[in-house]
Amino acid sequence: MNTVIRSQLLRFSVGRGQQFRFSTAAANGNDLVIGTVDETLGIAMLTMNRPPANSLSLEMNEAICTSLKTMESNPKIQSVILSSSNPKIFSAGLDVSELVSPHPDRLPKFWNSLQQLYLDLYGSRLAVVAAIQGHAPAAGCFLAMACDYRIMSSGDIGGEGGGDMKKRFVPTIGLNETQLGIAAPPWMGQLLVRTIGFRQAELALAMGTLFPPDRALSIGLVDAIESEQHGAESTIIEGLSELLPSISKDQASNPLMQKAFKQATTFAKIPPHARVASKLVTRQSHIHDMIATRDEDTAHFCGFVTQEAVQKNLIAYVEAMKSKSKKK
Ligand SMILES: CC/C=C\C/C=C\CCC/C=C/CC(=O)SCCNC(=O)CCNC(=O)[C@H](O)C(C)(C)COP(=O)(O)OP(=O)(O)OC[C@H]1O[C@@H](n2cnc3c(N)ncnc32)[C@H](O)[C@@H]1OP(=O)(O)O
Repeated sequence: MNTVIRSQLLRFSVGRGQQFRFSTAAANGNDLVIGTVDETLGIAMLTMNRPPANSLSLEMNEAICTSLKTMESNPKIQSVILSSSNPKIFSAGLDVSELVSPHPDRLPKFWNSLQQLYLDLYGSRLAVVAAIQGHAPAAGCFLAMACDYRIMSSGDIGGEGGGDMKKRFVPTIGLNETQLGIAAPPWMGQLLVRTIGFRQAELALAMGTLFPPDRALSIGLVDAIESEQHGAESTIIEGLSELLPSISKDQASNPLMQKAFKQATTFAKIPPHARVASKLVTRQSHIHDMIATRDEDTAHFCGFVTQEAVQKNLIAYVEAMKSKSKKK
């Protein structure tokens, strides 16, 4: 028998056997993230589900943190796959509507929720595997970098247009803020430095480079790339289908999801205390630095974003984004 426990933020549905599912609901009742947990395997899946682009609003940041904390509080869980319900967008980064003409009370709360997301994800006791099926610009790239392992789609998914004129879908990843007339916050830029090294990061930040999968792999921004050509049904691996939320069931034969699942399984088998201790060796001092400079960082962000010139740039950027989307 299924039991459903409801609270203001979390909805848990206790399903068959050892598997638990939960959704975190937004104010409008939609599930911003969907979580599934398999205690036998020690693996969870956190699927971002904020159409159209999984952009990070205040509520979305909080929903990811709440889900992650819930998974962490289960001692049987050792690893989690971070994925998207949108096959072409992992996350489009910050919800730009949070930045344009912001409410003075909401803006610092929004930034605090992003800082908290960094602290919770980067410092999680769980090993987090990012399954990057689609684009991951700006804070979408940050999300991936805060994980422990990144697998990106090679982009040969279906295509658009049909026939010989088939257009390849090529996802990209990177901190492209300078292209938008803003700068990545220092802690986000430093995360890029730690991921791909000083010189590559210095160049990528200055140029606002968005890397296609093969380039992302060659500079170490992602750890693996994988085709998304769905395999035959016989290649379905046990356990993955049950872990996928109902909206993503068709992903069970997707090699990228399978690779993420295998990596999460590998992480889950490593002695947890040793794995967590070694994660702290490389990450703890950066987490402490962020905590120490958090208020200063918030003040800097709010001051920067509310500048007239920055607002002008952002308004023009959002208008261009909307008219591009209308033309489709
Ligand atoms: C010294 C300075 C110190 C400190 C400064 C401090 C702080 C400054 C802040 C710095 C931090 C910035 C981090 C960020 O993340 S900024 C946001 C950056 N993100 C983007 O620019 C991405 C924009 N989106 C895209 O490029 C494309 O949408 C994408 C490649 C992701 C997908 O392309 P596709 O063609 O598939 O879809 P679209 O038609 O473009 O979009 C579909 C719908 O989604 C909406 N959308 C897309 N991105 C966003 C977003 N980031 N926020 C809100 N909404 C978004 C888009 O408008 C379409 O919506 P509809 O029109 O269909 O409703």
